[in-house]
Amino acid sequence: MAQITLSKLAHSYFPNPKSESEFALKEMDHVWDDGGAYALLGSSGCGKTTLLNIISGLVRPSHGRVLFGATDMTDAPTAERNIAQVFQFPVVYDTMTVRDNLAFPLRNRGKDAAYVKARVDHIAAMIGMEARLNHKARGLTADAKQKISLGRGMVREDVNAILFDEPLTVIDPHMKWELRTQLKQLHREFRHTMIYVTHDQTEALTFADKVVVMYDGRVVQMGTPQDLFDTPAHTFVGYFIGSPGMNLFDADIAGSHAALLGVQVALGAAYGPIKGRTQIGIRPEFVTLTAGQGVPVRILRVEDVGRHRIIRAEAGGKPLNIIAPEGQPIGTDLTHAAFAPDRISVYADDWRVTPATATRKVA
Ligand SMILES: Nc1ncnc2c1ncn2[C@@H]1O[C@H](COP(=O)(O)OP(=O)(O)OP(=O)(O)O)[C@@H](O)[C@H]1O
Repeated sequence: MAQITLSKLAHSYFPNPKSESEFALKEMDHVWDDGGAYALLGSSGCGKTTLLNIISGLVRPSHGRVLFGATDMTDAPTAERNIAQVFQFPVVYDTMTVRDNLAFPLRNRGKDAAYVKARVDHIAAMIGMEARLNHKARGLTADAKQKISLGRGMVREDVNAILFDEPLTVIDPHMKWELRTQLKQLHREFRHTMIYVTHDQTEALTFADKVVVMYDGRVVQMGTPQDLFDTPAHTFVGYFIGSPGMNLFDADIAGSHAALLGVQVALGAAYGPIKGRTQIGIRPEFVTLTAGQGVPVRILRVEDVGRHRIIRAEAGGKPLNIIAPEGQPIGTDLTHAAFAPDRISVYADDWRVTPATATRKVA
């Protein structure tokens, strides 16, 4: 297993890129810890697969280097990297049995028969295929074949990393949850470095210790699920993580207050001068409806989603979502919204601004 370092890494699929927009990956420097469980999250086309394929060696980066530990692997072929990769759609040998498919990576590396059997039985139990070990893969459903692909990706104990590229797309919803739990379990047991690509935040947040959020060819934040919730480093993280995502408003900041819709909104910290487009962000969980305190709002509708309610409102013509406890009456006197000062983030050109001084302790 190895720590993976991306050093000044960038990639363009164009032979002579002329502008930044021609780069699928913009320059990045990142270290992926040995044994970490990472989820790579972002919307379609942001560069997740490109990054994964660069790590596994399927794509050679046009700029920068990839290191495993201290060894430069930029030009090493896939086979030398000792990486297992599971793709979105099943890759199985139809004419082989399930057992032979799972055993393939081990036999290929000359492991002895007793070890192969024990390991295959263990993995088969994990993916729920024990009863079908002697069946040919041909004729199995796409779902079952994908479980074999997952199993084959996990069967070797000696890999540097296991990469999963949206592996549960073809798996039915109930099994998805179960397999995700199994992957997590496997990670705890073997501490392989795992990188799991998805555009589904639930999948990312349940699988990973660290979530890596990509936007437009950049890693905009690498942090724990809690970090992404508490202090989104970029407005995209605020908006993309959370259900609903963070509310964002253009505002003028002066010291420890933001001027928003003619109201002075208290911030949990003081800020120095800010350049660029200035926004404040507040998660729906930290907005409270009031009878006059805060910014004026208009309630559009209330959605009951079980444990709480989502209030869809607008403030100054912009959408504002509020999460309210179940059972709390929403009377016509509730005409304003107050923001918890400690929970407000300030953004300049979409990047979070570090406060000059904290005026209150963040809980
Ligand atoms: N082989 C290729 N040749 C040219 N452009 C490519 C190639 N593969 C990807 N791209 C482009 O690079 C950008 C990043 O694509 P990539 O597949 O890495 O994104 P992604 O985040 O994995 O998307 P998705 O979730 O849809 O799979 C996109 O603009 C895509 O069109």
